[in-house]
Amino acid sequence: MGHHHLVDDAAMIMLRDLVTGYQGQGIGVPLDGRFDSGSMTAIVGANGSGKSTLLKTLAGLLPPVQGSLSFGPAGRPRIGYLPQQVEMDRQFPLTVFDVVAMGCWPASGLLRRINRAGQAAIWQALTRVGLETLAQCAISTLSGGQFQRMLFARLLVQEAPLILLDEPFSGIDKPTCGLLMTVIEQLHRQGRTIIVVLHDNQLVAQHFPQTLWLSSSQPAWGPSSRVLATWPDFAAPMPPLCLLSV
Ligand SMILES: Nc1ncnc2c1ncn2[C@@H]1O[C@H](COP(=O)(O)OP(=O)(O)OP(=O)(O)O)[C@@H](O)[C@H]1O
Repeated sequence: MGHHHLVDDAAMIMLRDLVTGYQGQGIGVPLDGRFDSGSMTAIVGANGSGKSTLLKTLAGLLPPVQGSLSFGPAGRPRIGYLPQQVEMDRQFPLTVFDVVAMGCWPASGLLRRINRAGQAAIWQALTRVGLETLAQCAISTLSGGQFQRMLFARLLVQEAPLILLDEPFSGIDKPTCGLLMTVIEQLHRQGRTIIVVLHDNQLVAQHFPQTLWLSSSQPAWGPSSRVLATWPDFAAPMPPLCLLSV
């Protein structure tokens, strides 16, 4: 009993027989396993293997088609979720500061003024990602890399215990990719649980202790070194996406 209790306390998310999908139509085989509290996991797999769909299900945006996911004793935490860039509206009339300030909403409420500590957190996050001079710019004027840095600044302000990122580096130049990776590692050191959909196997091997490989036949989930080694194609060096997109 006591042992089981300890095990459950360490789990942030438990998946039991989970099948994700749309309109009752499942993708892939059922998933069983857990994301531990404070763990950092890469989700990899072929196009269409259901990586984004799993992330949306973890975020609570889609119901499971089969099975369940459950959260640890504290229940569903606040979640910082970044969808793929293509799914975001960049024409909305907001400034960079406004978007980063949205990270304060859980604390400040929509209509209340952001207090001094909130203001300081926003400026600190903008500086962390090198956007402090663009704070008053309209978001429609940002490059793809600047836009992504802004969203990472919002994640820093948000202080969510669970962070879900869907291909955060696709189409992003190499220096920005490096900067954003250091922000992810900072969030991990702060004890947050990090789950990132990625295509770049070198980034996974270098930075992610855990890997979940989605496949239509047999998913693999565990320490990255073990999961990557069981997939010969994946272990072979490939140019990282970050390098290709410079
Ligand atoms: N809104 C939707 N409605 C119905 N089916 C969808 C929807 N979005 C995705 N799908 C389907 O679900 C399957 C998995 O898609 P998903 O985007 O999760 O895969 P992925 O592993 O993230 O792929 P990629 O690497 O190309 O981003 C695909 O067959 C896709 O066509």
